[in-house]
Formats: sequence, structure tokens, C-alpha cells
Amino acid sequence: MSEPRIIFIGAGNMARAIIAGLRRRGIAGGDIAVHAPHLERREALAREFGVISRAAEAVPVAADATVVYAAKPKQIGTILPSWRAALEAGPGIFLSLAAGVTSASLKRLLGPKVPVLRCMPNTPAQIGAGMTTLYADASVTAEQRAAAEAILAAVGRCLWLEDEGLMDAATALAGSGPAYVLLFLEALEDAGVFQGLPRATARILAQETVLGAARLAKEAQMAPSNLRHQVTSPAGTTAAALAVWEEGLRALAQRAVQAAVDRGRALAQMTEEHNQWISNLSVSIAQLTSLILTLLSGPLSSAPSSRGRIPIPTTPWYAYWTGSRHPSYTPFNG
Ligand SMILES: NC(=O)C1=CN([C@@H]2O[C@H](COP(=O)(O)OP(=O)(O)OC[C@H]3O[C@@H](n4cnc5c(N)ncnc54)[C@H](OP(=O)(O)O)[C@@H]3O)[C@@H](O)[C@H]2O)C=CC1
Ligand SMILES: O=C(O)[C@@H]1CCC=N1
Repeated sequence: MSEPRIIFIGAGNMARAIIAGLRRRGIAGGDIAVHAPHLERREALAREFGVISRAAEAVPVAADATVVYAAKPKQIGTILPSWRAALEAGPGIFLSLAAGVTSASLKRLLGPKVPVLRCMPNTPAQIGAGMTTLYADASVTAEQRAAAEAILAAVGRCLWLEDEGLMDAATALAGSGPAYVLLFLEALEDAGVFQGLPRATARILAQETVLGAARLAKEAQMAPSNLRHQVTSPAGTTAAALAVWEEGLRALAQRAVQAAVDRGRALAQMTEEHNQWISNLSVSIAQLTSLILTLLSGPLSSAPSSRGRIPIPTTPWYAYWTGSRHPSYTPFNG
């Protein structure tokens, strides 16, 4: 069997949605692999979509593979370093779904050779009605962009952003957006129930109204304000309601999207700091290991170490106990 060409790191909501879309588009299950820690979750995807289920650990990947990061942003600093070698080996691409994590941050984790792309889908992807924004810097070829877009196009519409700085705004608007619309839907349904409508009726009315208005806005190709004027009779019911909505809706929308943007940036900063912390920790562990090995292997000499700080011993540690050197022992520095 040939190696899978699309490899998901993570088997959660977004991975599932995209895999479902890829399968609908006719991509074979054997062409897709899913890596995740919990056997149950990834096996469920394997059963449902026929994909290959694998443990979380990194493995070598096909030379032209696309590795899709669909685990949480805060884990990226601990997960990605183990994938670096696999990605550096081939001309494949790395596609990140992680909210807020910048290309620069990803390149620091994967090295400069790996083509890095970012995308921000949303949950309507589950039914093929997703809206995804994508970003790649100038080093990414048209072919690599097309490979990434082909994956996301399986779950809805795609739009490329030229400025990575706008990914936070796109995340706040469309990535998180379904939650805002669903909250509005819930509030509308409750308001209908408050007026005496049966809940089931209020739900259908709210759903169909939101859906119909969104479709009208899309298909009529007119500004929402023009379409809104068509509904609003002078001194009518709509005008009365709009006066109430206008008391705070626009300001709330501004504040809500701003809060999401701010949170995205804070998460990115935290991820960056976490990555730095992990990287410092690895250096400290390496230094500590070197120091311990050094101390275990003999008395301290005044020879300068490679890092300029750690003294290098010239006599193995057991010489202190046996009074002699082990016959097979060759000290690092003669
Ligand atoms: N939810 C949304 O609306 C959107 C989310 N995103 C982004 O998509 C990404 C995924 O989000 P979502 O699907 O909601 O998250 P979920 O929590 O549903 O899924 C996260 C997955 O990551 C897996 N995971 C944890 N540790 C590892 C590891 N070491 N190696 C491999 N996989 C691991 C988990 O495995 P296990 O199942 O075994 O625990 C889980 O399957 C995030 O980066 C998020 O920012 C982007 C757009 C929209
Ligand atoms: O809430 C989040 O952080 C993710 C990103 C966009 C949607 N969900």
C-alpha cells in the first residue's frame, strides 16, 4: 500500500469535518492518516471514513505529503519539533489550522526549509458550508497553494489573504463567527417563545429566517442595508424593532470581534513564549546533561568548555573509587 498523502495531526472537530469533505470528494481513505493520542477518537474516524489511524508520534511521511496541524494552538510547541525531520526530508507542505500561530512562529518550530501555510476554516465545514481564509508567504509556490486549497475547498469556500496580519480579524469574524450567529439564533428563538410561540415553531422560524436572509444577501449581491430597507415599512413593525437593535448591536459587534482579535493575539504571544520556554528548557537540559556527564566522568580541569561555562574533567568518576582508570575509557579531552 502506498503512503498516505494527507496527514492530520489531531482527530478533533475540524479534522473530522475536513476528512468528511475529502472523502465526499472521492479522496481514498488510505490516502489520509490521522495521528492522535487517544485510540478511541482516531479509531472512530478510521471506522467512519476508512482513514489510517496512527499514534500521536511523528513518522516519516511521503515526499509530497501535506501535513495538516489540527490540534490545539497551545500544544504546537511540544508537538511540532518531532515532525520537523519528516517534513524537512521531502517537498511536502505544512498546513496549520492553529488560531493565532504565525508563519514566523511555525517556521521557528519547523525550520526555514518547510513550506508553511495557514488556514482558518469554520464549523459549517461539517456540512460542506465552511468559509476558510488561507495565507502563505511569497516563498510558497502556486502549486503548494493549490494543494492546500484543494483540501479546504472540499468543505466550502476559500479566500486567500495577502496580509498575514489580517488572519486575526478573519479568525474573529469567520472562524468564531458561527458561534455569534448561533447565539443570535438562540436569542431570537427565545424571544419568539417569550411571545407565546411553541419552541419548535420558534426554532424553525428563527432558523429559516437567518438562513433565508443570509442567502438573499449572498445571491442578491446588494449591500445588506439596501435589502434591509426593503423589509422596513415606514412606521411599521420592522422600524420599531430596528430602533431597539440599533441601541447596541453595532457597538456590541465591534466589541465582540475586537475581543476575539485581542484574544487571538494574546494566544499567539502565549504560544510564542511557551515555544521559547520549551526551547530554553531543551538547551538547559542539554547543558545540565553535559554538566552531569562531565562531573561523573572526572575532576574538573581548567580547560574551557564548548559553551565557555562548563569545566571539562580529565579523569573518569570511577577513578575516585577504584583509584585507577577503566581500561576501555577514553576521556573526551585526552
Ligand atoms: N473549532 C473551531 O471552530 C475551529 C478550530 N480551529 C483550529 O483547529 C484546531 C483544532 O481545533 P478543534 O478540532 O476544534 O480541536 P479538538 O479539541 O476537537 O481536537 C484537537 C485534537 O488534537 C489532538 N491532539 C492532542 N495532542 C496531540 C498530539 N500530541 N498529537 C496529535 N494530536 C493531538 C486531540 O487528540 P485526542 O482526540 O486523542 O485527544 C484532538 O483530536 C485548533 O488549532 C483550532 O485553533 C480553526 C478554525 C475553527
Ligand atoms: O475559539 C477558538 O479559539 C477557535 C478558533 C476559531 C474558532 N474556534
